[in-house]
Amino acid sequence: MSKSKRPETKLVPVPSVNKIPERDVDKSPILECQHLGIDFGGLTAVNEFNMAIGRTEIAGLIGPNGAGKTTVFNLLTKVYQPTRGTVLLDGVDTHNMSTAQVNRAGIARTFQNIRLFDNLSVEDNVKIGMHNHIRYPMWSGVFRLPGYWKKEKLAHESALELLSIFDMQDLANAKAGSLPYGAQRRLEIVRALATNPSLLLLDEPAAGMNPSETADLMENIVKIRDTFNIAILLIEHDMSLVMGICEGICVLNFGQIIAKGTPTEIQNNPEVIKAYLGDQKEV
Ligand SMILES: Nc1ncnc2c1ncn2[C@@H]1O[C@H](COP(=O)(O)OP(=O)(O)OP(=O)(O)O)[C@@H](O)[C@H]1O
Repeated sequence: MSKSKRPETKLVPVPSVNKIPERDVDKSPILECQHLGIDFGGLTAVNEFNMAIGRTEIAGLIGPNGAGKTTVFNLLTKVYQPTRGTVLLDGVDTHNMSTAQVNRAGIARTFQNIRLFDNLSVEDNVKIGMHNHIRYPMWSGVFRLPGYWKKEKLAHESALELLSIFDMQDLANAKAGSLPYGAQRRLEIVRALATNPSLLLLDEPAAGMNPSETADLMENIVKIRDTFNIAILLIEHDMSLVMGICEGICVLNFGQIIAKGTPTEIQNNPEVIKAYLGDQKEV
């Protein structure tokens, strides 16, 4: 999707219908960002980004277009190395880790633009996510030794189990590229989960979904958190989703955090309202 076609966030009342009941969230931080920042030439895209996410928290990162949200994801996943500041994952400094290393350390992500292997099966796309933790020696695969088949069976069973989160197990043999758009976005989440993360980053998971798909997605994000006991940080322009399932929300504007709080606090924060509304009179 091109930048110009990206959706814009509109503030909406905190929905009551789909609101997930409060639950005990493990607030001990799995992720801590301290004074994180990055400059691109003369442009400071993110600055003084300080945020902690509890290990079973669902958190939201919102802000107007160009605020720096995806850049934060790129910093967390080491697509970019920060110009300044620190990212601690479960207390470990990720400084100088590569994208692959930080993924093995426990951060997985999905992308704004779907990045699946279209010509591979749904199941194979999920298995690709497992390569970090299901391994066998090369010769075991070449000569199809018993160890290979054991690992293959395990990978097959795990893939189907993960796909069943979204009720997609019957699509295991379909080509990923043949799936409808919403199913492809769900498959991306399953593939990210297959890497066994402690922190899952979702970049606009509801983009392009219809309201009923979005409502299902909300339930499933909560189910994923509850089943795997992991933290989830999501960027989303659909405020019904953000306000419905996030326990904590961080608002970025021009690369700076302008507010942090619960959905209700964020909705009533004058700075947030100003950032979204600008000179407009109505939401
Ligand atoms: N590699 C890069 N080189 C130069 N500038 C960049 C780079 N990546 C991001 N930027 C700039 O950083 C700023 C933040 O961009 P970013 O994509 O993070 O915003 P965003 O909040 O994710 O926006 P959107 O909601 O539209 O996706 C923008 O001004 C963007 O042009």
